[in-house]
Amino acid sequence: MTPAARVEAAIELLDTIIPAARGKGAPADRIIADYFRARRYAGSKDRRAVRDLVYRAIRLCGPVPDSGRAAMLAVAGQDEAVASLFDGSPHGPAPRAEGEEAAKTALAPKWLAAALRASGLGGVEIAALLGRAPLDLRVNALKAERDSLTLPEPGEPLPVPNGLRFPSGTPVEQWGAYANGLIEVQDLGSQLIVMALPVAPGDIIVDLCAGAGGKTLALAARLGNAACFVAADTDKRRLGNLGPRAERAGAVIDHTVLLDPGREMRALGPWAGRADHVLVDAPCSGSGTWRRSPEGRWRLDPAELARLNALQNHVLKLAAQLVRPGGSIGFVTCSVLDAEGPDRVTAFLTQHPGWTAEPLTLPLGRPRGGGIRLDPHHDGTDGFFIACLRSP
Ligand SMILES: C[S@@+](CC[C@H](N)C(=O)[O-])C[C@H]1O[C@@H](n2cnc3c(N)ncnc32)[C@H](O)[C@@H]1O
Repeated sequence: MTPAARVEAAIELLDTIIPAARGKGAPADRIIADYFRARRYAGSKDRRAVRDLVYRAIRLCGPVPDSGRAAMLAVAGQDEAVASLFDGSPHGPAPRAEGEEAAKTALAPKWLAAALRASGLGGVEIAALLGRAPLDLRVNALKAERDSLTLPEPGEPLPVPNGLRFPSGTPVEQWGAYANGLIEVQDLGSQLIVMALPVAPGDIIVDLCAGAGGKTLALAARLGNAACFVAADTDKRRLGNLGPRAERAGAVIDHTVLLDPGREMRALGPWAGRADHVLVDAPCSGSGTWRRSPEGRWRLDPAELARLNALQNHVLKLAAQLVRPGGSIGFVTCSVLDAEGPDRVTAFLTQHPGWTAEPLTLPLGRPRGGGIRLDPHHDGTDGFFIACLRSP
């Protein structure tokens, strides 16, 4: 592909990514992967270059751009080399028309920038949400030890017992250690959270929003499989990935429970009032993971945030029905917005008399509204909120 053809390909991709984000459709990563699957002629350098252009445009445009071309013109506004490729050459973008506008650049849409500032984040912290994330691994303590494991590249030890950090793009998924379940890709923030949860061997632990089991597997590794694990989720596809992942990791998940949205307690009945700990890794905006999915800013609007807040209240209410007297809930979101952290804790405590928010100890993060918040600028992790709620 010529450099101009790469710009045109990025425009084409953005023209799919923009409506997908608006309509809560496929994530940018998947759209890019599908695009190149259908274009085998593009070599690895082309793919990398196009991908890089697409993500530069997404990071640059806070408000949803009108078109891929407007977004790429915004990149051209900051990069003369890209601007010079709008020259009408074959397979490249047409020259910029007189008065043709580039998309607006900003860290986030106005309403969202205001919500981030109201959540105590300044410009530097907000900018760091859109930085580049490194690649963090968790060495699976069920199968290996960080200090004696030999990997194709040495990683930087992280302030958790089994964490290692590598540069973004390190092909860890091609390593034998990955195929054999000795390592898992997991952000330092998630690893810190799993270490902080008040769980002990012998506990009944319900992971209520288990997804494909990222945190369930880390919990099983932390406790050496010596607990009863119940992994539940409403998403059949994600939950279906847990079995093979657990097998690869040597993790024992005692019960995998598919939930019917709105009727979750029908399947969770056997654990009502019995769980020592319920992890609620709640569905959220993912504002803490924009380093990986910066188009997440385009997916969110006030109505979507309100819908997520209602869902977070709902899963917390379910969790309260599962916990035994004196047991606890770990409430986690990968968001830095108060609406998806402190405000949910306040709402829960108001509606559940006798429950308390218990202090947590983490080596990183800062206290925020009854819990702790991690963010990329201060902690070098994805953005997270975690609180521990104790039953009377
Ligand atoms: C943040 S993700 C979980 C990620 C997972 N814990 C991990 O560590 O990889 C949130 C999950 O909540 C699930 N979810 C949404 N509504 C739910 C509900 N009503 N009950 C249980 N899980 C729900 C979603 O399907 C999604 O998998």
